[in-house]
Amino acid sequence: MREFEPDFRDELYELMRWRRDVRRFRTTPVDEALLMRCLDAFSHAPSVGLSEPWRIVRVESAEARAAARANFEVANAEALARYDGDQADNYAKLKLAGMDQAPVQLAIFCDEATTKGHGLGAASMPEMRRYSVVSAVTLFWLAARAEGLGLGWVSVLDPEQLCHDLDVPEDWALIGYFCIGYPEANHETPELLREGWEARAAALDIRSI
Ligand SMILES: Cc1cc2c(cc1C)N(C[C@H](O)[C@H](O)[C@H](O)COP(=O)(O)O)c1[nH]c(=O)[nH]c(=O)c1N2
Repeated sequence: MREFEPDFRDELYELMRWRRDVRRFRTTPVDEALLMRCLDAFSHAPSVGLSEPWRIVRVESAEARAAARANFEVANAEALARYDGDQADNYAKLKLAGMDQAPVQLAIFCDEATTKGHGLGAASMPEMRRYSVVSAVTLFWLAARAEGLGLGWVSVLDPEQLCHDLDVPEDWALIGYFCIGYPEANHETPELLREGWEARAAALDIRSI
């Protein structure tokens, strides 16, 4: 087992602090080899039963991007309608997706019907397949950040509509829509915290029994 140097560990923790959800991107293109290097994180990610249920769709055509963008607009308007008063005003001011600028956009799905892994670990908890995709996304997120890229996770969407518009198999469940590119700015604090929407928990909720 390889031992990592203290400097590397410090940088790893720093990377985790710098990993932010990015909603404002520069339009600078992302080098294809660099993107592939980041996506290789999926090849090393954990998955229930080694099922590797992630399915990645590169959303590149103007038509597909327009459909995703329109989907977000509708879902965002519906989300706004659920808030009242000051909270509605605050919500309306938030930027919750960078779909206009992000040079790379990915829709990532979980294949709920995969037979890979032979069901190990997912018989009583099939949601583990989705958790596997989420854990892989997190590795990809860190790899992208280490390469200077930002990632924005968009879930203000109607998943059924997006699955239909992107024409994916019916057993694929949407995990998220991801905007990727060089951030306009780097921050050590979440944008929602800076905008006064929500604060970080004061302490971790860890219980002993
Ligand atoms: C599963 C999931 C889904 C979403 C998010 C995250 C995750 C994990 N986040 C980003 C989220 O708001 C952000 O992570 C928190 O505000 C904390 O900020 P940092 O990621 O630390 O910058 C997010 N942000 C946003 O602007 N629009 C969105 O639709 C979503 N959806």
